[in-house]
Amino acid sequence: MPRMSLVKIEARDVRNIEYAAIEPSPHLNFVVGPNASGKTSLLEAVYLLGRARSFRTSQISQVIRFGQSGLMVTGKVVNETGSAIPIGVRITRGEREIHLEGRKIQSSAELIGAFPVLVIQPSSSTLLEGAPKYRRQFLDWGVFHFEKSYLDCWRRYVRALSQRNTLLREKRLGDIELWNREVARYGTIISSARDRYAEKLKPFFLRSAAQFFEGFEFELHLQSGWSKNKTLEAALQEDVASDIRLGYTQSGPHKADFSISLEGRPARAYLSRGQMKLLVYSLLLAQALLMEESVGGSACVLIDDIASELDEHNKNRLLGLLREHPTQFFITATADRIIRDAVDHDAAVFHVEHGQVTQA
Ligand SMILES: Nc1ncnc2c1ncn2[C@@H]1O[C@H](COP(=O)(O)OP(=O)(O)OP(=O)(O)O)[C@@H](O)[C@H]1O
Repeated sequence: MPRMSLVKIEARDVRNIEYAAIEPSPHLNFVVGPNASGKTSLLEAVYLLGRARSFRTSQISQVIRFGQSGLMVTGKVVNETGSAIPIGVRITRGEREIHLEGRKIQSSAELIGAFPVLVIQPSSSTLLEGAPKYRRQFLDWGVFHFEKSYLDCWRRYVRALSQRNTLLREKRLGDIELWNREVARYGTIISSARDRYAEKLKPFFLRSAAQFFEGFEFELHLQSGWSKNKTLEAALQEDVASDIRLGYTQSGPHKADFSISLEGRPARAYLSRGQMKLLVYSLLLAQALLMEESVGGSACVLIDDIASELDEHNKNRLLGLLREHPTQFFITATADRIIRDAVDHDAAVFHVEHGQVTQA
C-alpha cells in the first residue's frame, strides 16, 4: 500500500525564500545550509501546507517575505490510496485562503486531516517542560486523527464550558444544572477518547524511548482534569461555590495533563536537557508510528535543527531510528557531516543558501 507523502511543493515569498520548488523523497529529506540561509523557512512552508499556520509564530504576517503583500504555498500529497491531492495555501495580510482538491475550504480541520504534519524543533522541550496546554494539544492532535468525531465533540465542549463560565461570572445559577450536564457529557467523551489514545500510544512510546534509554523504565500517566473517584458531573456540582468565587470551571478535560515518570519519579526532575529532548523525540515519533500502524495513514515529520542539544552518539542513534521509520521526514542541519552516514538511496538532500533551494 502506498504511504502518504508530499511529492511536490512550491513556496513563494515565505520569509527569505522568494521562490522554491522541490520534489521530496517519500522517506528522508535533508535540508542543509548555513545559519540564516532559509532551512527553517522551507520547513515552515511544508507546515503551512498541512496546518495553514506557522510553528514559529502566531502572527502569520511575519512569515510573508519583507516587502511582499502575501505568500503562497502549493503542493501535491499522494495519499494511501495512491490519489494525488493538490493543496494550496495563500496568506495575505489579514486573509487566509485554503484550497484542497480544487475546492476552497473554510476550516483548516479538513486540511489537517488530509496532510498531517508534526514538528520537532529546539523549543519542542516545552511539550514536557512547558504548560499543560502543550501536552493537551499533543494528545488532541493524535486523537483527532484517530477519531473523526472528536473535533465536533471538542467544539461542543468548548461552547458548553464557555456558557457555564458566563453563568458563574454573572452568578446566574438557574440553568447551572443544565450546563453541568452538557459540560459533563462532552467532557467525559473527550476524556475517554484521550484515555483510549494514550493506551494505544504507550507501547509505541516505550519502544521509541528504549532506543535511546537503555535500562530505563518509563511510565506515562494521564490526569483527566478532575478528581479520579467521581464522575465529572459530580465534580462540577461540588465545585459550584468555589467556581463562582474564581469565575471559571475548575474541573474538566480543559485541565487535563500527562506526565512521564521514571521508576516512580517525574522524568523532568531527573533527566538532562539532552535526555528530555530524546524523550520528546520518543513521544513525537511514537505518535507518527502509531498513525502508520493503526490508522492506515501517516504523518509528515519535520525536524528542525537535528543537532541541537544531542551529542554525536545520540544523533547517530536518532538518525538510525529515522532510517528504520517508514515516515516522510524533513530534517534540517547546518553541516553535511551530520547527515553523511544517514543518506541512502531513498534520501534527498536540499541545499539552502540565501533563500535559494537546490537539490543535491
Ligand atoms: N518575513 C521575512 N522576510 C524575509 N526574510 C525573513 C523574514 N523573516 C525572517 N527572515 C530572514 O530569513 C532568514 C532565514 O531564516 P531561517 O530561520 O529560515 O534560517 P535557518 O537556515 O533555519 O537558520 P538557522 O540555521 O540559524 O536556524 C534569516 O536571515 C531571517 O532573518
